Amino acid sequence: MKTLAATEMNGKELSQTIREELKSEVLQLKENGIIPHLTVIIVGDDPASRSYVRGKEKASKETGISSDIIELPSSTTEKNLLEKIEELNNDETVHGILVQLPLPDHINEQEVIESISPTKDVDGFHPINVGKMMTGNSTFLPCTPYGILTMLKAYDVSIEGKHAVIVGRSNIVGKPVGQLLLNENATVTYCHSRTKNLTDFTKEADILILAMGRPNSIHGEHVKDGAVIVDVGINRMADGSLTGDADFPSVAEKASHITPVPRGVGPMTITMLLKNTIMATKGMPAVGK
Ligand SMILES: NC(=O)C1=CN([C@@H]2O[C@H](COP(=O)(O)OP(=O)(O)OC[C@H]3O[C@@H](n4cnc5c(N)ncnc54)[C@H](OP(=O)(O)O)[C@@H]3O)[C@@H](O)[C@H]2O)C=CC1
Ligand SMILES: Nc1nc(=O)c2c([nH]1)NC[C@@H]1CN(c3ccc(C(=O)N[C@@H](CCC(=O)O)C(=O)O)cc3)C=[N+]21
Repeated sequence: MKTLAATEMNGKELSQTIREELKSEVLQLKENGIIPHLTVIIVGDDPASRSYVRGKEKASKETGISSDIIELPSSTTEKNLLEKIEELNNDETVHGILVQLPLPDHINEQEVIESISPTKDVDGFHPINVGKMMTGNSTFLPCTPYGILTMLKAYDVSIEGKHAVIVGRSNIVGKPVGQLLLNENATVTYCHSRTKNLTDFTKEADILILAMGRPNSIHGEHVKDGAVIVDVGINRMADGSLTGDADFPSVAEKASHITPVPRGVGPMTITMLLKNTIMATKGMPAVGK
C-alpha cells in the first residue's frame, strides 16, 4: 500500500487557530465600544454564491464580527446598486463592504468595484488597492491570494528563489497570487487557456498554484517530485461533492505539500476576509497618504 508522501496543508484547521486570534482582537475593539461590521451584497440567486455568502456570515458571527447581507434581485439596475454602495460608503457603522462576484451581465463589474470606498474594500479589488499591492505597499490584500500566502508561511514553505507556476490569470485569484509570490521573491510564471504545452510548465514548478476551475486536470505525472501544490479550484461534481483542479491521489504521491479540496484554500479565503474587516475597522491609511 502506498502511503501519502505529502504534508496536507489543512486550511480549515489553520483557520480555526487564526480565527481564535481574531476573536480576541474583536473583543479588544468591543471593549473600546467599536463593533466591526461587514456588509455583503449579493445580486441574483446563484446557489453557489448564496452558499459562500452564508459561509461568510457564519464565520463573521463566530468571530464576533457583526454582519448583514443585502440581497438584491438579478433585475437590479447598476444605478440602484451604485446608490446602495454609496450609502454604505457614507455609513460610519459599516467598516467592510463586499459585493459578491460574478454580477449579472447587465451590470458593469469594474464600475461597481471602483465605487466601493478603498478604505472599506475588504476584498482588495479596488484599483487603488491593487496598485498598492503591486508596488509592495501595505493595503487590503485579496482574500484568496492572502490566504494562500498565509498558509504557505504557516507550513514553513520557503518561497524566495522558488519557481512558482500559476495556472489561471483572473483578477481575483491568478494574477494577484502571482504578484504576492513575486513580492516574496519567487520567480513567477503565469499560464492560462492559451498557454501551449501547459504540462511543460507545471512539471517545472517548485510551487504550483492551480486556479483554473477545471476538475482533475493535473495528475501526478504533470508535477515535479517534492513540489508544493496549492489547489484553488472548487468544482461541484454531478454527485454534489467538491473537487479541486488536481487529481489529488496521484499528485499527493509526488508532492511535498498539498492543499485538499474542500478544507484547503476555501476556509482561508474567509479567514482573510475577517482579518481584512478587522483591519478596516481599525482604520486603513487614508488614500493618497
Ligand atoms: N478557494 C477559494 O477560496 C476560491 C476558489 N475559487 C475557484 O478557483 C477557480 C478559479 O477561479 P477564478 O480565477 O475566479 O476563475 P476564472 O474562470 O475567472 O479564471 C480561470 C482561469 O483559468 C484559465 N484556464 C481555464 N482553462 C484552462 C486550461 N485548460 N489550461 C490553462 N488555463 C486554463 C483561464 O484562462 P483565460 O484567462 O485564458 O481564460 C483563466 O485565467 C474556480 O474553480 C473557482 O471556483 C475562486 C475564488 C476563491
Ligand atoms: N467579491 C467576492 N469575493 C470572494 O472572495 C468571492 C467571490 N466574490 N465570489 C466567489 C468566490 C468563491 N469564494 C469562496 C470562498 C470560500 C469557499 C469555501 O469556504 N469553501 C469550502 C467548502 C464550502 C462548501 O462546502 O460549499 C472549502 O473549500 O472547504 C469557497 C469559495 C469566494 N469568492
